[in-house]
Amino acid sequence: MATQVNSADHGTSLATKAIHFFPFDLYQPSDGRQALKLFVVIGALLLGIVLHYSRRSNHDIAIVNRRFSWEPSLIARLRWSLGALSILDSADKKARGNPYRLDRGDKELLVLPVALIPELNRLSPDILDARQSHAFEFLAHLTGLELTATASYQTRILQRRVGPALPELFFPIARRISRAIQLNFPDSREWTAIKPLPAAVPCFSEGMSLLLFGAEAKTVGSPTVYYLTPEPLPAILVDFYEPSLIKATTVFAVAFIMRLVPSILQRTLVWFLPVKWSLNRKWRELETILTPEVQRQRGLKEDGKETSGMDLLSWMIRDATTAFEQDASVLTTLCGSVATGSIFSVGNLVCQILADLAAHSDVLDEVRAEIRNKHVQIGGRWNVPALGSLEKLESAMKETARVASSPLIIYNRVFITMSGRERTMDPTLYEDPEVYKGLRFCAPDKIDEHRMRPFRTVDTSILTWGAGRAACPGRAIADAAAKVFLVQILDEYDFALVDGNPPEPSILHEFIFFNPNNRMLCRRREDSIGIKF
Ligand code: HEM
Repeated sequence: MATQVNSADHGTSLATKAIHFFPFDLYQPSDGRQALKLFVVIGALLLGIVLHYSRRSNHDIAIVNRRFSWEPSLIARLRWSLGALSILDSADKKARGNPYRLDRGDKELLVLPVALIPELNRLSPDILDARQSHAFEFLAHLTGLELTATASYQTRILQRRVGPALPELFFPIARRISRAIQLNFPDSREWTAIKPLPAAVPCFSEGMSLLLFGAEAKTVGSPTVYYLTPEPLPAILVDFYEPSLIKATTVFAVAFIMRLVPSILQRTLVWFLPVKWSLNRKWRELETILTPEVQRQRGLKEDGKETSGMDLLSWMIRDATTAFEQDASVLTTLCGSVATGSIFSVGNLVCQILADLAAHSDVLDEVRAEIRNKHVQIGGRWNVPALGSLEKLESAMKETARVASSPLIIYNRVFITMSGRERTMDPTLYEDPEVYKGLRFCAPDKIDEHRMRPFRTVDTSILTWGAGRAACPGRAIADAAAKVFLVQILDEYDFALVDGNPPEPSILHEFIFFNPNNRMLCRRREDSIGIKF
């Protein structure tokens, strides 16, 4: 009893002190004890509620990548950055199709089963905000992509304008890719070691710069920036692309490095990265290049004249209804963001496909034979439907996308996500899911489904393009560009592995990517039938 009194007295004095901290004079001596009781009761109630819910959620939904409740988030962050694949694989195995919580160190996500996608797609885009989530993953506040957290103008125009114009855009883009292959791959019949990624990226940058900025852009800024020359790339696009941690001056480098750092330190520490200074310079360069073209097109619009470019920039200016939508700086960021994502993704995918084919020469031979037969059948007149009819090539593309599915988590929507490998490694969907079988989709029992679901479609069994409203709006473009590249290069070149070792994909955070330093052997084939676009 004495103890109770003492502790009550002690409590009173603490409460008194606490109450005196308030800016207002809440302490009234006559009601002191009652105020204290109320204070304690409310405090206990709140504590009980918090404990109840935290316990309940801990028990109901398991958490992964947190060893104990007070583990510093930095540890989870670092563990995720290097071990995302094994964390997800073991979590998927344990969860057996149930939701689980993932502590990524930078935030906690609810990992939902992929089967819920149709239900979730019915929710409003405000609830399932993909843009905020993508901006968060790529540290938009540090990489100059802040606008992409809220602006969807570029995606809308890609979907409504640029995508449907693909038949018109196809030939100029294909010709650029085709010509860039000649310039970037060795002209030798001897086996030559190459770094496939730095060789392939210029090919897609060539094609994508036409798609994003148009042929007209060739006449603005420094002509060498846009002209097709032995160094044909807009420097900005090349630099944005490189994912290498050490030497790249890219959005990815800044994002990948700074994601290792606690959020509170990021805004300060980023200035110690030379790659960040370089990135800022590159953004300014792109703006300098684009501004005269934006002004030219805006001038024409104001004079009531229509521009005719089918590229993203031209469509954005033509369709703009507000000053914001045709502001040069806004357009630089929005078009630059698309350049960053598109070139990286296509280059990454085709290099992984080449590596898989080089490691499986039986698949490579069949894919090559299919391409050549088709070439003869169509009299060399390649177009989008002809590319789409290459079932073996499609199968090889799907299989690489399945096995090295990047990012590892998909359908990222602020608080929720899904594990792509829950599907791509599901043995009930794919026999021996860990094994690469390039022609698995052409098996007699799979071929009908394969034909119904071409690679460019959103397929919740592979999830290459994400899913729902925010699924990749550039997938048809990516699919066509990758096929143009593969059809020509597989006819012209042989590929082999250096010392017989397949290049291992690199994994950082949730991203799987083809390391720019990976090497492969290639040589010109004597029996090339000369496919060109
Ligand atoms: C192999 C190449 C590509 C892959 C694997 C890929 C994959 C993806 C994925 C997984 C998403 C996120 C979808 C989601 O959150 O559900 C995405 C978004 C996006 N992609 Fe692609 N993509 C590729 C090429 C391209 C190309 C060529 C373009 C443009 C020409 C493009 C433009 C975009 C844009 C603008 C978004 C953001 C959409 C939004 O937030 O609403 N992508 N892509």
